[in-house]
Parts: sequence; C-alpha cells; structure tokens
Amino acid sequence: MAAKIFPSILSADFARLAEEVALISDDADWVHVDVMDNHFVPNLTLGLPVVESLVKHSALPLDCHLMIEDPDRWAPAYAEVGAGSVTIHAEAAKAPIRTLRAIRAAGARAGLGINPATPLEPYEELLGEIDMLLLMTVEPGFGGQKFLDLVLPKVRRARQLIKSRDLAVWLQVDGGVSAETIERCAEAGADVFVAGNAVYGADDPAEAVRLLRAKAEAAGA
Ligand SMILES: O=C(CO)[C@H](O)[C@H](O)COP(=O)(O)O
Ligand SMILES: [Fe+2]
Repeated sequence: MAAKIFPSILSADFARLAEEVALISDDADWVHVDVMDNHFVPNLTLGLPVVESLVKHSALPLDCHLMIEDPDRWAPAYAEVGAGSVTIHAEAAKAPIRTLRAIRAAGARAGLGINPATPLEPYEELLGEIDMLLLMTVEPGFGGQKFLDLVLPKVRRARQLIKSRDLAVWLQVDGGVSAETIERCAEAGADVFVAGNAVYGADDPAEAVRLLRAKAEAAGA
C-alpha cells in the first residue's frame, strides 16, 4: 500500500486552473476535481465543459468527485470526456450499480462516496463494483472545514472489509486532511488523501504535497 496524494483544486485559483495543476504535477498522484451543483450541496463549482478542457491541460489524471443530485444522469459523461476516476455519492444515486458499471464501461475508475453521517453497512455489497471508496471527513460542500475525527472508526472498518475480501479498492479520505490530521487517516487505513486547503493554501503547494506524503507513509500508508 503506497500513499497517494490528490490535491483538490477547490482551493486553487479557478481562473488559472491549468497553471495551478502544473504546480503540483511533479509531486502529486492525481488531481481531485470537486463538481458541485448547488442542489446536493449548497455550493456551485464547475461541470463537464471545464473537466473536458482541464483533461487536456493536466499531466495528471483527474479524479472527479460528483456532489450532484443526479449522478446517474451525468457520471458516465465525465468518464467519456477523459476523467480517470468518477465518484458518485451513495446518498444521491438512484441506481448506483448501473451507474458504477457505466463509469467503468466508459473507461474510468468507479468511486462510491459516503457522507460522514451515512453508514457503510448498506453499501458493503457494492465494494465489488468499485475501484475506490470515498469516506467524507467533512460534510461535503466547502473546502477548509475542520476534519471530523468521528469518521475514523468507519475508515478502520472499511479497511478491514477491503482486506478481508482481498479487494484492490482504494480507500480515500476527503475533507480537512492536513499535516495535522493525515497521520490519523493513514493509521486508520486510508491510502488516498485529498487535500485542498492544505495544498493550495500553502506558500509552496508542491512542498505541501511532499510533506503530506512523508507523514502518511510514516504513519503506515
Ligand atoms: O469534497 C470536498 C468538499 O466537499 C473537497 O474535496 C474537500 O473539502 C477538500 O478541501 P479541504 O482539504 O480544504 O477540506
Ligand atoms: Fe472532494
């Protein structure tokens, strides 16, 4: 298990996205793109046309986190325009199995996202349908929020399940991940770390990525 660092461009300068991505391209693994529709979450960011453009300007693959009301309608299109991974939320999807299969059929990795207050148990049987499980460590909608430690037992349970079933599913944490909190996430079993404010709020985003990776790996990721 090697730690993977996914900077979130939610905290980047939206008018200079390609340049902001280039800043971290030598050090990060993927780029995390937060798609918000102002319905599933009370915030609006960007959508398909921006992702389609950014794919062409990014040296790293894009991990699209869809915080939208109708992922069944939209998710496969993100894969079709070149996203490397597309995550839908369990709370929003009406036909998650069909949608996850459609994402994979369009050539992307399929992710399932779960909010802090949503239990893992109803979705355990979907682990065989996904390439990544996203456990939100803040309520989705905004960057720069405080990390919710109460999610860590769920991270531990998810890691145990993935291990006991011998699955190659990546376990992602997203929200409030920083140099102060990443060790706790790694100890609990996460191996993919999204960080927005901790990377793009830093004076040197590339150095911030290196620090996060060092801390995660020192804690066992
Ligand atoms: O999905 C998200 C918010 O809904 C973001 O990816 C997440 O919050 C990253 O930002 P930060 O690291 O600043 O918390
Ligand atoms: Fe996100």
